[in-house]
Amino acid sequence: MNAVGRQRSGTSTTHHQRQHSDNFLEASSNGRWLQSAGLQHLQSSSNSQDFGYYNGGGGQGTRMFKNVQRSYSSGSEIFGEPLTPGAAGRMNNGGGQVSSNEFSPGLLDLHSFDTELLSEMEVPSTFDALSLDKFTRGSSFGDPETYLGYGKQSDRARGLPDINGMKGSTTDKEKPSNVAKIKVVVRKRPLNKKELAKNEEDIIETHSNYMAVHETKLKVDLTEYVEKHEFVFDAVLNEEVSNDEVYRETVEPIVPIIFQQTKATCFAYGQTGSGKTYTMKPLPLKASRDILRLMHHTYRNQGFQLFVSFFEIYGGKLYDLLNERKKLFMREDGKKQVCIVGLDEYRVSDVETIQDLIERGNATRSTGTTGANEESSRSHAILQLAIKRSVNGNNSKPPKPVGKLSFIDLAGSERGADTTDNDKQTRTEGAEINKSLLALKECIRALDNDQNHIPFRGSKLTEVLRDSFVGNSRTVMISCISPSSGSSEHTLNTLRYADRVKSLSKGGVSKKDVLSATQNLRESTSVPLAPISTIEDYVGESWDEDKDGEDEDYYEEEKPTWQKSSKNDMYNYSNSESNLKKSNGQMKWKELPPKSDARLANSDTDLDSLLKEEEDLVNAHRKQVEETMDIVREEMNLLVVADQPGNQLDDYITKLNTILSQKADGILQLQNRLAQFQRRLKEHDVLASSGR
Ligand SMILES: Nc1ncnc2c1ncn2[C@@H]1O[C@H](COP(=O)(O)OP(=O)(O)OP(=O)(O)O)[C@@H](O)[C@H]1O
Repeated sequence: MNAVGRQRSGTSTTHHQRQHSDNFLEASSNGRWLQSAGLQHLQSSSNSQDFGYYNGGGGQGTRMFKNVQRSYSSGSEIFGEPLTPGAAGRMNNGGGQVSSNEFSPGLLDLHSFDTELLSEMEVPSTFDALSLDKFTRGSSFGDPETYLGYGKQSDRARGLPDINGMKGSTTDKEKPSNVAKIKVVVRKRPLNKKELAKNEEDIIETHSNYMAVHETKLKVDLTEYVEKHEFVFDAVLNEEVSNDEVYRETVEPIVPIIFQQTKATCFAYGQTGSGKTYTMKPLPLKASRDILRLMHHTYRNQGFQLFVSFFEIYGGKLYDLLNERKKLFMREDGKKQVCIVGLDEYRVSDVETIQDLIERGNATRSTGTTGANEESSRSHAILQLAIKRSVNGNNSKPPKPVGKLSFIDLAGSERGADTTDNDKQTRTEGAEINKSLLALKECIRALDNDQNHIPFRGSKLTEVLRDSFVGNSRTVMISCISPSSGSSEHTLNTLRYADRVKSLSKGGVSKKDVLSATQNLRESTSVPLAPISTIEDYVGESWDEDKDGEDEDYYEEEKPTWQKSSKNDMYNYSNSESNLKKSNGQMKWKELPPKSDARLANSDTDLDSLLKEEEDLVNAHRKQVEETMDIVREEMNLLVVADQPGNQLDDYITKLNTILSQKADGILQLQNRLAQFQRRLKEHDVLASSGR
């Protein structure tokens, strides 16, 4: 039995804690509760928002969501990325050619407190000496003990980074902390020509750091409805946001802190074609430019040096992208430091050289394999900018690592789903990718929660990045998504992954969001009540025996549905009188007894507590299902990995069955709770209708 079989390295999601789908509201007992309480107009109002979007944005059946997010750029750069001012384009996809004298806008503002910024001056000779110094083979990453002789750092970030302090003192123990430990950003690309030609719709709505995915689904009777999935992230960048702005939002804030013994990682996650490479490609160059600026100005004469390395992980193996895809090996040294044996690391001191290296690596990545793009989306490309420092100004000794910035262009996330492919290699690759993406998520979460144990052994990717997960580190995740209706499933998977990374974060917004959403719902209960619907709308079969013979005592009202109107492609709330008929055509109608204000108040309080209880129940249930799905998915993945001669599949299957039966027990318990809840609901309704 392979030990990995027991390792729960990840929890990819099938549901989302913060999704409040209109459909869910309708179909869930929450929604039925609103109806039972006569609050279905709340559903109506939430739907009317959709109505507006579809009406306003689309016309003639085309749904194009209007993004109200502030446009960072002139708005004319949807497909053409503007180059850095003054730069002639040399890089594809928006990476502008830069000279060492041109620095990204914004950094000066960021460090406006740095009063000692000097005007352009010559770089000290130690930095000039080598424009391309192939420095080492077998670089050892991140030996904390060698970091400028600093003491062990606390895991907690504290205080603002003291750039000025750093200038004059190498014993400054202040840690950079005004930059969040983890930042999750979503970037939406524009619809591409292919999607436009296929008349695919833009289903992504963005507004500030909020976004919604409007997923069209089919009911069993084949009518369409739209499910709205809402998310909140640290930043949501729409299709009008330029690469410059992406840099400013993501990497720029972490550049200064890598001079302070911090390792930072920026990675792009998303399905193939969602814009990961487009997003990641310009970032290292922009970051190098700012790093060099800091080295040459703020930290000049302090012996800092910049090194570049570029490699990829493909099928669990490492290849050097700056040395003709030479195979690399990962080793742990005596101090448990990860060392990539054979990796070329280049010392650089000007932006042009870095640009050449990046272009060379990118070219090697795509031409080094047979089906270029196809294969590039199956590999993780890692570009590292390492800051080192010469020991006491002595250039004959290897410089000591100070900080590092890693850029990871991850394999297409959908590749992890290739585990069902018939081809064994594809399945194994898919399993490997899946494993690494799950492991990455786990490491980031552990990192963000200041956990002592970081499960970096979960995959080659996280092992390689081990030193980026220990000590003082920062992570920026950029989730790239396609706006098209045809990609909704992958888009939702990407957003759920991002949300799971964020949701357990101490600084995460999700808990707050759930709270405020609940709050909104509660506040809404104070608006006037509308007619009450039948109890069986929300309690299901168990009520059948009780309602026998009581047909005359309640309203019959069809559950409101969001029906797509064939004519105008809008969503209508079907609550007309014609809908109040039972299936036998008989109209059920009864006036509501008058209700006193006091009763309304009581009812509201009861509703509040019952609603809360039900929310807890639904959340608990959802969590159970999520966990089950995670386990099944992970185990399936491991089954694929285990499908090797000599491995005992039976053990895995037994284990899987045990887990599933445990989960089934959990779900049974939830069902019992639900039955209890239904009984209480009935009591509540009886009291309410007797005019308590
Ligand atoms: N924000 C954007 N604005 C304009 N074009 C974009 C944007 N994002 C991506 N594109 C374009 O979409 C196409 C696919 O993007 P890209 O190659 O970056 O996807 P990817 O996620 O890296 O795919 P893979 O996983 O296969 O490597 C490219 O032609 C790219 O130029």
